[in-house]
Amino acid sequence: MGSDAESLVHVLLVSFPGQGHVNPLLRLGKRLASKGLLVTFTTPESIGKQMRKASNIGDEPAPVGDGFIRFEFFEDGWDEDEPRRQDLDQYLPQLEKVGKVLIPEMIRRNAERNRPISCLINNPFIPWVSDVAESLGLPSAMLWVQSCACFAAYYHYYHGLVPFPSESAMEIDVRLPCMPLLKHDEVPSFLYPTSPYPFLRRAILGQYKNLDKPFCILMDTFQELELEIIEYMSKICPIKTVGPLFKNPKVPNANVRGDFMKADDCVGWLDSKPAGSVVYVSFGSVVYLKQDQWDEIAYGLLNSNVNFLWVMKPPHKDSGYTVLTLPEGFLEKAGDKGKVVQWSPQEQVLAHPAVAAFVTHCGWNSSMEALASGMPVIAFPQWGDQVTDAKYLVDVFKVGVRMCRGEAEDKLITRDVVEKCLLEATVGEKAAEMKRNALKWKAAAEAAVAEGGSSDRNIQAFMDEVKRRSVEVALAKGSKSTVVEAPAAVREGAATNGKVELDSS
Ligand SMILES: O=c1ccn([C@@H]2O[C@H](COP(=O)(O)OP(=O)(O)O)[C@@H](O)[C@H]2O)c(=O)[nH]1
Ligand SMILES: O=C(/C=C/c1ccccc1)O[C@@H]1O[C@H](CO)[C@@H](O)[C@H](O)[C@H]1O
Repeated sequence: MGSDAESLVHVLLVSFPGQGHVNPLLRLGKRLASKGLLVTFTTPESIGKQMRKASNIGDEPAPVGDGFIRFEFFEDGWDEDEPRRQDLDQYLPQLEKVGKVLIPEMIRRNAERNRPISCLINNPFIPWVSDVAESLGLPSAMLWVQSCACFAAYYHYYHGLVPFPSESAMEIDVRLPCMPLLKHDEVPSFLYPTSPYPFLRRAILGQYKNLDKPFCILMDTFQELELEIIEYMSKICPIKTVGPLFKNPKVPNANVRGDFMKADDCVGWLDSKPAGSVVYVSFGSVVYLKQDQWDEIAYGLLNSNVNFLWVMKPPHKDSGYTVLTLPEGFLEKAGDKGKVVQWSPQEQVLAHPAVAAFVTHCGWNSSMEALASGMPVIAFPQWGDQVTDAKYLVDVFKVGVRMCRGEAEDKLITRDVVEKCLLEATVGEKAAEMKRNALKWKAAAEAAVAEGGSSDRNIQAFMDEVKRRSVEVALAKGSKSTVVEAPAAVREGAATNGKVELDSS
């Protein structure tokens, strides 16, 4: 490694191996690198292998702005084809067991190679990373990869601060401070007493057991987007909002990506379509719909006569899902009006002028990418945070129409409803109003990450703190610090009180 990289403060990012977790943590890594840190990104080798195949991840540290990012993967101790990786109740304890041995080894190896690590950052589902940091006398931070509203909902549930739906009162609304009233099915659905995903409830709440350990909770949201709840929760937890992380004005085209699948080429096809004429349809990396629902969406797309780009990812071989098919003759009927791909370059798609609206499952990454790209949405949430994100996208941020309330409703959304929602979001006054609102959020997002914006100030303050702590760590370990520059004064947040003005519907 070049001596340039070795002279930089070094942070280790440890990610849960899910696409919706890797993307925001890697984006944080690029942001920190662009501002002058050496960043090592790690996740299990099973995913590392896919990332290397899909993206251009090399062995050498990649320069990003003023710093570097490099990858080092770790073995999770299971065979390549182990199906238990799909069962979080089995996989998370396994990751903890091996991670508690292999991450300290990785840290020691890096110290021996003259690049001592000064701070660990993890994302949810792997809270033991802060135990590892503590045991080695290192500071740790956590990147929360959902909205602050969801963070607050889980926090209040975990501490029993307000009543949530329970077996004896299934349909109660939930009133959380500084948040709109959430109907029973707008609460993150892992908290429903009947959730079929109790393992995901355990996984996400696991982070709250260790919440006192990280010195900072970074969030991929921005102050102007969730003003009141961020201010409220910041009085309770050391929160710093740093989003939208996918926008990095310093290095907009950093050529380091974390896709698990190579994106199909669809930009040329989009280029051939008129501005604002295409609906983009994607349900993220984990959600998988039933065949009858898929058919209704297919007919709704055809009947609406819109152009569409549809992501149809193959299911994981151990997920238990059967491969979805398209109705007979669908592609022929759609002709050049439709394109179906297995995985898309979503950031590019959402920024493309041909795209008018996004049918989304409302995962937080997709939600932030849509908002920050000025893209109206058609909300089709299924579970977890998605149902809460849908509520915010439609009722609070006012950039969307609702096509579905969530998997728990167990309702087939018919082709007529699909068609109606597609048209509502793409033609007429309501569509124009949502576009205006979306463009206001885009401008607010750009301002947040621009130099001196709320997220930029927070990331700078975080970097200064990491540098300050790295001196302490080096002194405590009795070795020479690698930090050469004194931490810049933490600029006090002249927080924009500016709420973004929205057209009301
Ligand atoms: O075809 C696709 C579908 C999704 N994504 C990316 O995958 C992530 C999905 O995260 P999200 O939180 O939206 O959903 P999850 O997959 O975690 O349910 C986002 O960053 C998307 O940009 C992508 O690049 N191409
Ligand atoms: O990434 C996941 C879940 C991964 C998983 C589930 C079950 C078995 C193995 C892996 O969830 C997504 O996380 C995003 C960030 O927290 C969230 O916004 C999306 O809604 C989830 O789908």
